[in-house]
Amino acid sequence: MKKTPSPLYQPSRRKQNANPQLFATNNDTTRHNPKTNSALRSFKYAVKKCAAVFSLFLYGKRKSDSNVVGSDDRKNTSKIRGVVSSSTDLSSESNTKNSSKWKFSYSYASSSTASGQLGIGNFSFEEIYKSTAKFSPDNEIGQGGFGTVYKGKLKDGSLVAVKRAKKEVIHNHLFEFKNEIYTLSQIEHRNLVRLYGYLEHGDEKIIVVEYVGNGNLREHLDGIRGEGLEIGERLDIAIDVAHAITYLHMYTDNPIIHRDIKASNILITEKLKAKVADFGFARLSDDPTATHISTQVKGTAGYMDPEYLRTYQLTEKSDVYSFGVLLVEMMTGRHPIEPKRPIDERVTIRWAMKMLKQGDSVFAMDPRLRRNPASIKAVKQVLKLALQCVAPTKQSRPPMKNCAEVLWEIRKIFRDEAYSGHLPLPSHHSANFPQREKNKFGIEDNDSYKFTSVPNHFRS
Ligand SMILES: Nc1ncnc2c1ncn2[C@@H]1O[C@H](COP(=O)(O)OP(=O)(O)OP(=O)(O)O)[C@@H](O)[C@H]1O
Repeated sequence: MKKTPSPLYQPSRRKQNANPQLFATNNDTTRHNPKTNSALRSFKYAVKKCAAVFSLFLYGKRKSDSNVVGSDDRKNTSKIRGVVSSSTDLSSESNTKNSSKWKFSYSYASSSTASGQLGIGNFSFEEIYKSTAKFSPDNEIGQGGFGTVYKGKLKDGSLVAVKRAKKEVIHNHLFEFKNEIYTLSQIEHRNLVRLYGYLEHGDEKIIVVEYVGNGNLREHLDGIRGEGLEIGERLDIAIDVAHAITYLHMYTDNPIIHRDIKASNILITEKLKAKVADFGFARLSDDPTATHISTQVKGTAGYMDPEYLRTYQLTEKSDVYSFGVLLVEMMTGRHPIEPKRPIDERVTIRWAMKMLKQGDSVFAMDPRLRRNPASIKAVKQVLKLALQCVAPTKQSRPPMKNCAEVLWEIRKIFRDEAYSGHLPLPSHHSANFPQREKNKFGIEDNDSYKFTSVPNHFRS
C-alpha cells in the first residue's frame, strides 16, 4: 500500500530574499492594492524599494567589474562570469513574535573574481562542459523555448540537468532566463525542481538544475514513457502539482504565479512523483496584499486563462485555470487543443465539460485507463473540480489549496472503494499485480476492470 502523505505538505518557510525589481521592467509590473496600507507596510515597502535600487547599483557595478576581469584576467577566464547574485532579507515584527526591530540585510557573492553563482552550487563552465561530454547530442534531453536541455554527470557522479540558452534567442529571452534563475533560487519544495547553480561564460548562459529522470507528464500520457499511468498514479501526480502550486501561491512571503503550468512542465521521477519545472514565465509579486499584477500576456495556448488574456491582469487564479486544463488533460489523455478532432471536440476542456454536464463523463475518460466503478467515479469527480477551476471569472475558481484538498479526498475515496471491491491497487511497480491482457482496443485490461460499454468513437 502506498504511503499516504499529509493532506497539504507544508515545507519549511524560507526567508525571503526578494528583489524582483532586479529582473522587472517598470512598465509591466503595475500593481494594484485596494486594501488599506498601514504605515508599517509602507515603510517595509519603501525599505524594499531602496534595497532594490541599491542592489541594482551593485549589480551594475559588479557587472562592469566582471567584464573588466573577464577581459583582463586570463587566469579567471575559465571561471564563471557575470554575477546575478544579490538579495535582500527583510523581516518584521509582524512576521516574528520576538523580534522588536526591522531586520534588514543585504548580501551578494563576495568573490572578487569573475565567478557567478547565486549562492547555490558552484560550477565552472569547464565542469559543466565536461559533465555533458561537451554538450554532446547524446546527452540532449529536451528542447525548450530558449534552449537545449542536457543531462550532465558531475565528477562525484551526481546527475544534473543543464539548460543552455540558444545564442540567437538569448537576447529576447534574457528577462525570462534571469527571472527563472532568480525565482528558482528562492524556492525549495519537494514538488518543485531545485536550482543548483547558474553561470555565464562569454555568450553562454547556463542554469544547472535538479535532474528529474523519468520524462515529463505529457510523455507519460502519450505512452512514449513508462507503462501508462493508472488513475491512482494520476491522482498522486495531480496532488503533487497542486501542492507545488499551493506552495508558490501561499507558502512564500511573496506569492509567485507560475504562469506556464502545463503537462510538459511537470517532470516525473522514477517513483512517479511530480516536480513542477520551468519558472521562466513566473513573476514574483513583492506586495502580498496586491490583488493582481498587470503584465504582458505570456503562457502556452490552450492553458491560458481567458480572463487574463482579456484583461492582462494576472492573479494566482490564472494558475488555477491552467491547473484545471491540466486535470482535464490527465483524465482524458488528450492535449488541450486537438486540431484534428471534429469541431466540437477540438478544445478538450469544452468537450469534456459538455460530457460531464450530460452525465457522460465516462466517455471522456482516457481510453488507456482501466474502467471500474472506483476509477469512473474518480474521473467524474476530478472533472467536476476541473470545471470549477476553468470557471470564466477568477472569483468563481477555487484557491489552489482547496484543489489540493479536494483531490486528496477524491484519492481517499478512490482507494477505499478500490480496496472494498477487493481490486488490487494499480501499480506498475507491484510484483503482485495480476497479469493483464490486451483487450480488443489494444489496451491492457483485466477481467475485474473490464469496461463493457466502450463508446463508438474510441473504437477507431
Ligand atoms: N530538470 C530536468 N530534468 C530532466 N529533464 C528536463 C529537465 N528540465 C527540462 N527537461 C526536459 O527538457 C524538456 C524541455 O524543457 P524546457 O523547460 O527547456 O522547455 P519546455 O518547458 O518544454 O518548453 P518552453 O520552455 O518552450 O515552455 C522538458 O519537456 C523535459 O522533458
